[in-house]
Amino acid sequence: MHRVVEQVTNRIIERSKPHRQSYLQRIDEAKGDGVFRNSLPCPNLAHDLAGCVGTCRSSLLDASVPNIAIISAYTDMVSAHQPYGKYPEIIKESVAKAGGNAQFAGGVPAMCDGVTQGEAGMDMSLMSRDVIAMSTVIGLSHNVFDGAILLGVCDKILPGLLMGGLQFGHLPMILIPAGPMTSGIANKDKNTVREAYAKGEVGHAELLASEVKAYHSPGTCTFYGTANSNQLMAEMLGMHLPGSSFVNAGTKLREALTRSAAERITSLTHLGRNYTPLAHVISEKAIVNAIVGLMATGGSTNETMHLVAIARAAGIRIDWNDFAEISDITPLLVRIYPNGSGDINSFQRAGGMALLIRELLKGGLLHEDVQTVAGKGFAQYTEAPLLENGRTVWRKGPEQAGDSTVIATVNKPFELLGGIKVLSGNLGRAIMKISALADGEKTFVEAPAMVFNSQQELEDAFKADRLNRDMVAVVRFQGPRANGMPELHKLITHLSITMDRGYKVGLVTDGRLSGASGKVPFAIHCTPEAVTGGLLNKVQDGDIICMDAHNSILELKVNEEELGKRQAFVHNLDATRYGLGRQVFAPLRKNLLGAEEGASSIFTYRDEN
Ligand SMILES: O=C(O)[C@H](O)[C@@H](O)[C@H](O)[C@H](O)COP(=O)(O)O
Repeated sequence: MHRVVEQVTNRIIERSKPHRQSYLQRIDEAKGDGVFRNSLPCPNLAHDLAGCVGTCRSSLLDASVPNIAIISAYTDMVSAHQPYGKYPEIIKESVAKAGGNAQFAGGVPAMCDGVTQGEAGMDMSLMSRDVIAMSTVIGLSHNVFDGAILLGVCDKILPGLLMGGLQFGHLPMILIPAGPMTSGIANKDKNTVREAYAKGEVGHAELLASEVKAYHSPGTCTFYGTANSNQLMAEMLGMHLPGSSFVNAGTKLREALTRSAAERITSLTHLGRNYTPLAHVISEKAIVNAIVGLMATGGSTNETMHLVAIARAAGIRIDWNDFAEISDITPLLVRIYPNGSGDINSFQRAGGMALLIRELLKGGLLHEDVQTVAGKGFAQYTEAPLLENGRTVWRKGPEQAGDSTVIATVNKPFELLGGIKVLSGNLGRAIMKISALADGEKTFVEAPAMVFNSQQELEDAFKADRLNRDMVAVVRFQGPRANGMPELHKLITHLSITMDRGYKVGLVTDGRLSGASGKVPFAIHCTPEAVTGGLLNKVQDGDIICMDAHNSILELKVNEEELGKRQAFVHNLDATRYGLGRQVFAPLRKNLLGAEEGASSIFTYRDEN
């Protein structure tokens, strides 16, 4: 085992001890005897039975039959989730075959960040994760379930499902993905058309024609953004059956995997001999495995908040130093967009999760001795699923990449470092993604600041040709408490064009970026955010800012005396706090923790979890 992985793991265990212990104690207390529904008074149980059709009633009256909850984020609005429409029937059938009963316990909301990118809806996107966590809790709160299946793929949804699910960590749970769509036009080509449109070289019709070729059918988007990073993370956590993450939507193998997962969860309840509560799967070691996987692949920067929040829901405390130290010793093994030209389907063809995990285990970078939904030990995740006689079977996975430009070996990685760097300095702490920067030089930017208080201001400056210069764009008042921390992905097009014109360009913001961003050097999630007193609120146009990934520095080069004289800039946020329903999120927004603490509101009830 790599010494640093071991050290970071031990540090996490030590730091988490009181929280983890009390979490596990509560889980133990919640375990119960026999089927949970039997603890309900008769009238209450009758209410549960009233909705039964088919064999459901007789099953629920049999005290030996486990009842499995289905929590689903099905919606037609999110292409990755559209296939979930058909899942409940498949799951009910498969759980019944395995001797259990499944009930659809609740739907959770699901927002498409692609639809809302750069629009007002995006201001609610991160907060929707907390709503999803709370909705998951409500679904499970009927307390008639012995296990649960979580259906969710995309950005805030999968993290929210886990955060909610972990409040019921005494139940076994499994995540079932819906799979990626097949590849449309390449993500790079899609961006070329976007840039041409921004420069006025092509019109709306050409732009739309290109976009619909990229986003063309049900399934997860093909780039390695947050949704696919979530899938990788879930598999590294041991929450998927081996190799389920990236099997295309709508295929026979996809359906067989769904059936296998439904059967599997039925066998993991406290009523059987393989009791595997969620709380034991999401362990300190599993969290470290997930960090390693994300760093080795250049995963979405959003996971530096989501994983913190998921861990915290399990009583485990991680911070960005854990990410930084692991990133520094984890070789980059995968190159797919935005870190390369292939996509998630290229990754799957090149050997996918089985090969990646094989390499990481070989390098001593993963904990093998973890509990997973597939059983004990992570080595089984080097196997890949196949279809045989209509059923899933697992066979030894590939030992070599089908395409060595997509998956590298630990002995000859693409880069010696993993995906991110954590920058620190007088501006606070921030995340920089280095895996997608075209050449090493871009990891250092020192240039005069151009300050913007919204994405729109930056777009206006671009349109007025004011961006044509070396600069560090400061886009502030975009943090959790300001406006819910939207992704600022749209402005990447303008900054990319400026960079391609030969100017030195960087971005510093307390907001987020899409997992699909990466071309422009950025320091994001800057904490503390401007609205809670971060130094970002004193930056002025022309101040020199230094972003230096090599030395992990984020520095506003203005002396203390001058800064002492400056008044913090106050920005009126009304425009981003009202309209399209954003006003009802005020109580939640007010309680969001900082980015490094997971930017969630659900942990403020007491400082124990
Ligand atoms: O974090 C993410 O991965 C994004 O939020 C992603 O879910 C969103 O759909 C992008 O906006 C699409 O990326 P493009 O706009 O580059 O196609």
